[in-house]
Amino acid sequence: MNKLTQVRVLFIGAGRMARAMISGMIRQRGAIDWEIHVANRSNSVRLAELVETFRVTAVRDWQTTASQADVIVLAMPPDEHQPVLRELAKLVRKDQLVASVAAGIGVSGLQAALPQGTQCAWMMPNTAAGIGESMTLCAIGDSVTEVHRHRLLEILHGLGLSFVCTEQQVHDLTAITGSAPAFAFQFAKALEDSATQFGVDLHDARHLVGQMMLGAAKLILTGQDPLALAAEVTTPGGATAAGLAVLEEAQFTTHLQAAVDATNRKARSLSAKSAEDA
Ligand SMILES: NC(=O)C1=CN([C@@H]2O[C@H](COP(=O)(O)OP(=O)(O)OC[C@H]3O[C@@H](n4cnc5c(N)ncnc54)[C@H](OP(=O)(O)O)[C@@H]3O)[C@@H](O)[C@H]2O)C=CC1
Ligand SMILES: O=C(O)[C@@H]1CCC=N1
Repeated sequence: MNKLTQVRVLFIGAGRMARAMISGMIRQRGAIDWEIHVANRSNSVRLAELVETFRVTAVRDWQTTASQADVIVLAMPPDEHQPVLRELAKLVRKDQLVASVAAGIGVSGLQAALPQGTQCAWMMPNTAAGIGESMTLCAIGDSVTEVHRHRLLEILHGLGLSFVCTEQQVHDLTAITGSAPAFAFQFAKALEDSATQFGVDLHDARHLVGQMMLGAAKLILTGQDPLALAAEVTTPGGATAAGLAVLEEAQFTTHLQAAVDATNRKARSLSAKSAEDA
């Protein structure tokens, strides 16, 4: 059996997204044996939980161990990036890859904050990364070598499916693939609540709604137009049309598009504010 390549990854930030990514990467049985180190700001309980669950190594002071990492993943909030990048700029080497998952940050933002020629990437996963089902966006910087491109793709593969695209596309699609799972979960919760009001127990209601959404998602992934799929459900003169009319009356589509715009605007403003403060 071929020996797996060992790659050391340092996560700075040990919150929800770091946890989901670590879970996805560890579940993966790819060409790389990830040696994962994790640091955060102060939450030692969180670090202990990650060590216990995933057998990763907790790092108290990331500055002292950054030089030993092959890949450094910035998984802290956008507005914490500038202070961390300032520190990292003094330490980072050209043979390391720095990847951020922060909304709004941009691969160009990373490149601007780090020494010229630093290998940088910007990933936008979602929480389904934890079960290997994320749809992750990724913009890859110009200086990234084949070695690190391969490592990046292996990380993305562990998280689920990925779309390697431009920085602008990551900005535009952040709401759609990064945040919209939260919209979908709200949708699910509303249906679940309706089911429980009819006396269905919560466990059954969750199962019914989840399977309905999975089936709908699989139909979308056949490549059919969602409106054509909706038309298949909507028997002429039947029941579904009455429900859709209520959604239309409430301007469901308009509100969803406004939610997408608000999300992307906020992502941009968080990282812009952070860069101004730098
Ligand atoms: N949650 C999601 O679905 C997604 C999140 N993202 C991005 O992931 C990033 C993290 O989000 P999320 O995991 O939800 O947030 P969390 O609040 O769950 O986690 C943030 C983590 O960052 C740490 N942290 C904060 N400041 C610093 C610092 N200066 N140095 C080191 N560590 C620090 C925190 O440590 P401590 O607890 O000790 O303060 C905590 O571990 C964000 O940039 C977000 O845009 C991207 C896609 C999806
Ligand atoms: O809420 C946030 O800011 C992050 C970005 C995408 C999903 N969660």
